[in-house]
Amino acid sequence: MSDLLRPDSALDLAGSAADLLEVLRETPPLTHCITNAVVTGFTANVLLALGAAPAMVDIIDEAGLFAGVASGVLINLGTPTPEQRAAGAEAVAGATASGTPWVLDPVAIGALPVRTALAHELLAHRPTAIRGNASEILALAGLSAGGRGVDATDSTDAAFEAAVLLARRTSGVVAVSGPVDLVTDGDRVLRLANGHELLTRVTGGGCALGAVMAAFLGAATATDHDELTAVAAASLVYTIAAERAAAEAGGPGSFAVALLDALAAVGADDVRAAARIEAGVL
Ligand SMILES: Nc1ncnc2c1ncn2[C@@H]1O[C@H](COP(=O)(O)OP(=O)(O)O)[C@@H](O)[C@H]1O
Ligand SMILES: Cc1ncsc1CCOP(=O)(O)O
Ligand SMILES: [Mg+2]
Repeated sequence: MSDLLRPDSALDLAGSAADLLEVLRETPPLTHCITNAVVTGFTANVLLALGAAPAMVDIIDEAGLFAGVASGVLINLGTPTPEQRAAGAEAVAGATASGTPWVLDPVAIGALPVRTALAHELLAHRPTAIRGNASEILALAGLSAGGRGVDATDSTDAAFEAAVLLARRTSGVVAVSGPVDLVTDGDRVLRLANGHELLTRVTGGGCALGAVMAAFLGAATATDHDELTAVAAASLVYTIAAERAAAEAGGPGSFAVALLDALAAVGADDVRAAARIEAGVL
């Protein structure tokens, strides 16, 4: 990254994220999720708490048509059964035909052959956004063999070039999660420093974030905000809520519950006040 943008561009982004949170709650975006068996309930609760409208439509002959009417779609490869794999392909076709934004979360790709091949097939259809941890983003770019199961073994900074490469290849947005989140559209780079380690101590911390990105992308379609802003807004709102939840929680169990309460309670002013952003151009 070079040429840090003037400091008020970070303030602009915090303001845009705050605006988008309000738009999302007014809309609310119908968020179509094809996601894994581990996190389905948690993901739906995260979306509901935030103010979005989740629907887990992951069967053949429904996923395509539903993606056409949804506001945003998530394709998460965590437990990709044969039916989900076919439903995912249908959903991508439906989303592409109708212009619905869609998010790819390539969970645990690298060493596992079925999901890795599927992720590369889906990549060719140019997701609006890709969300993964650093090892997943490196593996999707063909630069590593992935992490350890669903967990990253690489730092966010190590995935910087992979993220830029994927963003340029797809003309989309790539979000790399970790202690500091990195979001890029291939021209601009954002580093978002909010969050809490407890997000890694409950299952679905990353997967639910992908669904939140689909919801924010859906909300943003009726606004002037671009996809980079929508994806960053999702990350900011989610991680700021996590910080507030962690302040109340005694451990992972109470954190998971507190996160839902915090997602419902977090407001536009909280986002403006708490966002920690570094913005730059490539
Ligand atoms: N050490 C950390 N400190 C603060 N926030 C973190 C940390 N690690 C991950 N996060 C946050 O947790 C969420 C999930 O990220 P991550 O654990 O990288 O995803 P995944 O579950 O897909 O591996 C993101 O919002 C990220 O910002
Ligand atoms: C544990 C596990 N196994 C397959 S999918 C999954 C959930 C992963 O969730 P996250 O990527 O959000 O940690
Ligand atoms: Mg993940």
